[in-house]
Amino acid sequence: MPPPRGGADVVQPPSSSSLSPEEAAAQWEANQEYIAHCNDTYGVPGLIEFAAGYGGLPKAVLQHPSGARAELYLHGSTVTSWRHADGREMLHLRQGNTFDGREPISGGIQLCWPQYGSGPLQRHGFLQNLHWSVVETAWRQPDDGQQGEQLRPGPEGGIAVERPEDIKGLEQAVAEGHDLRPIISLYADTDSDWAEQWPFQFEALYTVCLMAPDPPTLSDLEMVKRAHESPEERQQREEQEAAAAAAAARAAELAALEGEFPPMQPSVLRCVLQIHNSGDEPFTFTTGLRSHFVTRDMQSHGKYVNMLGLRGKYIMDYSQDPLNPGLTMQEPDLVRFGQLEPMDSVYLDCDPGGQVLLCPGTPAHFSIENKEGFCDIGVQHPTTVAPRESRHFVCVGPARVVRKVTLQPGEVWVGDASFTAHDEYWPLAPWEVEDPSLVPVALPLAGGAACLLSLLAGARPDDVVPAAISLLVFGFTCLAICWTARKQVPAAVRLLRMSADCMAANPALTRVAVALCVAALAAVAPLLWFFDGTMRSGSLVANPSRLGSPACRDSDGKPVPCCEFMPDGWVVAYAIIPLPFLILWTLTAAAQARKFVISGAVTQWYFAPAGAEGATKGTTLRSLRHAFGPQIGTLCYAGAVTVVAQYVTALADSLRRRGGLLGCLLAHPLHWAAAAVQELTKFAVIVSAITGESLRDSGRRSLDLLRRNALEAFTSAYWLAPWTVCLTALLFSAGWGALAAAATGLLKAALELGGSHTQLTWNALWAFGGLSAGSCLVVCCFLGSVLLEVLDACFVCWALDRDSSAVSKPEVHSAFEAVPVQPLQPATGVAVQQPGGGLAYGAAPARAAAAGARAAAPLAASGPARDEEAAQQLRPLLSGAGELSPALELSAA
Ligand SMILES: O=P(O)(O)OC[C@H]1O[C@@H](O)[C@H](O)[C@@H](O)[C@@H]1O
Repeated sequence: MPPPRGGADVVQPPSSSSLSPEEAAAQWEANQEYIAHCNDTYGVPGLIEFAAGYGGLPKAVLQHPSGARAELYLHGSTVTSWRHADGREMLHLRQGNTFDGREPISGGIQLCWPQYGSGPLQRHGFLQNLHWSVVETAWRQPDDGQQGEQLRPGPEGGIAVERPEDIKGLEQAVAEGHDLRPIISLYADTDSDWAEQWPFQFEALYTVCLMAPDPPTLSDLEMVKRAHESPEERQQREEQEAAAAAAAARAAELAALEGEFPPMQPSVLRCVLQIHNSGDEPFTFTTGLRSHFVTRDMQSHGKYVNMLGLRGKYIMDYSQDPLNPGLTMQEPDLVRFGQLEPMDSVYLDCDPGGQVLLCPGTPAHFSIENKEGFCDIGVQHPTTVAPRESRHFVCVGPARVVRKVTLQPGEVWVGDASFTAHDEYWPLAPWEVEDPSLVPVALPLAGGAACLLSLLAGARPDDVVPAAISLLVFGFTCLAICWTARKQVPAAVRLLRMSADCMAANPALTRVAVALCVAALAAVAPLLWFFDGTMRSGSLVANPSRLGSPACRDSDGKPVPCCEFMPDGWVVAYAIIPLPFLILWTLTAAAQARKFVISGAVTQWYFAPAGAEGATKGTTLRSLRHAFGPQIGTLCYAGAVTVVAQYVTALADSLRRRGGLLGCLLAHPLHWAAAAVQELTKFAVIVSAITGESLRDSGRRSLDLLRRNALEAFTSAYWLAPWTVCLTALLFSAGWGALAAAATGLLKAALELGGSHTQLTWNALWAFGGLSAGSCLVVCCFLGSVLLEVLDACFVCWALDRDSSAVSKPEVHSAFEAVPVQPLQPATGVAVQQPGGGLAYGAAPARAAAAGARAAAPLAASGPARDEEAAQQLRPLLSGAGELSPALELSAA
């Protein structure tokens, strides 16, 4: 294979084999420069652009005019994302990626070479570890039937790069509806780091193209007919074709006028891998494109997740012993994934022309086609990942495993395959949709309807009509809310699911939250008892409204009580004013302590290095020690601020009710100010759990953090999360209450049928149902509040990550992806080290403080910043990272 176009001039992307902060900072700079270079040299605005991905790594973003979009990281040449025009993500990016430019990126479409699966080399080979450089990009319109050829760079100079002369030309082409296909080619060759393990010389070229399906090719018979047609026949055929095309266009126009749109085009990803033996010795390899497809949750919809097109194929089964596979044959039509059992197989002889279909459990499907070079299909359902994750993806991809390839010096091997994502063919029925926002709508409406139906069965209208009306009103209100926020509901649900995953990973959080709640109640119990006692100290005095007259009547002659209870003077001074404040303060300080403990534990989990064993062990206790040790003052202060804000809210409420117009005008700003103070205090407590700073400093820091990250977030899915929790809690408890009442009702009916007399009245049944619903609501609200506190802590961790352009937990980032926030400017500046030794790339000067806070995150794991031990730990972490920010100087001192 000749060197790809631009061969000697290829600018290599920076490699990141170094670890020191200085080198990492330089690495960051170099990545930014390389991205700028790629945009200048290879970018095609609107079709192919380059950007910094997770960890600052360069990635290419391919956009098809249909709206489909793919992302390809240069590190390992890994396609990490492929979205359909309707926004559906089709590739699964695995959790726990470090994006450090050294470890392979796990997930998406991974290149396996020179070894597929297990063997003498690292599993799936080392091509996924290499730094690839961009050598060519192109965009083109379809030329019937020859796309395969055109994708490959050939000896005549490779891919013809038809770069647009100017943007206008490109826009015009897009406006005319041509299929502009973004194409990119990446190049890598022998890497010295791997030479010892694999001592051969090679060049690799990987071309990825995002496109719509090829126009149908002519059948052989049609070709023969056309070759023999006379000029008149040709003219007649062309006229017929033109008329048919015009009729189709008219029909589409009419359909669009009537609001019907033709279905979206399927999206195609074409991947071509070429390997050139550039050395003097032959070598042998196996290869594959290990593709992770997103599926519906297999726990609940496993029976719909399966593959077609493999019947009668031999299977090499590696699941028992990766080095000694078993040989079986696929007999049924369907390969089923639903059992959630580990699967690691290669289906042999899936030659060009045959398509393998993957049904991910939705009405859509993928087809995978080997075109050249690849002749097997690798199928995996890895169980090396967390079970919660493995329910959401399967790996199916072209491979060449059993018939190994031996390449003589100078020879080139070409592996060509395509993936097609077909449309969702029909909308899912409401009960099939996984989006739980339908539950709050469907349940009350169904309940209301059931109540009305029970009228037909003879129920008394007085008993059921009020319940039916309340349920229907509730259901329609939920429907209105869900409809208004329908675009944001799935994003809010994703946030809550992520937060629930975090709670599951830190099981001690809930226990500690319960313990803190009980402790707070125990602490206020004596105060309440004392308050009750003091309120009894006083004496009966004559009712002042009698105005001293012996008759118990007021000035208008109306009867009034003759005497009333007057507390002693000291009670007013010492109990009525300060005691309620003290009780409220104790309760709010305990609530702040809970927030602090949760945030501290979540932060330690969040910033723990990927895959760290026992990362959550002891974190909650450590956080608890910080809360009731050095940070107790901060928490009391936060509690007092919150109580004052609550008093102000109460004042605003009473002004609104009784203060007339002026009161109303004053009430609103007061109300907003109090709410803002409470919100800021909440975030200040979270930040202080991370950095160990005082409330004032962390308040400043969180204000800064929120200013940069929160405004859009609060106006989008984020605000919906508490509502979703409240609604779910209400519904669940209502359902629970109804169930309890129904069960008791059934018991009563059964007893009465059996002739026994029971004391249970229908009123008692309702009361029992109400009590069950009430207690369930308390439990649900408590768990919901912990869930929301975990979400807030994740939000702060994510914002700190964003500020320092790092990705500590990709799963949290992907949940927040749906929350629109302003894109950050590319960060430049210091590099800071993470707790596990990983590096976060630096922040621009305006963001230095936040990057500092993030760097201080390890303190949550070792002790608050004011601990001398922790301060010692902080200094070396930042020593290579330039100046300490003033806040950190303070806390490190
Ligand atoms: O998941 P498998 O097939 O057992 O492979 C183990 C790992 O092997 C590594 O080489 C890959 O980079 C990972 O993505 C992969 O998860």
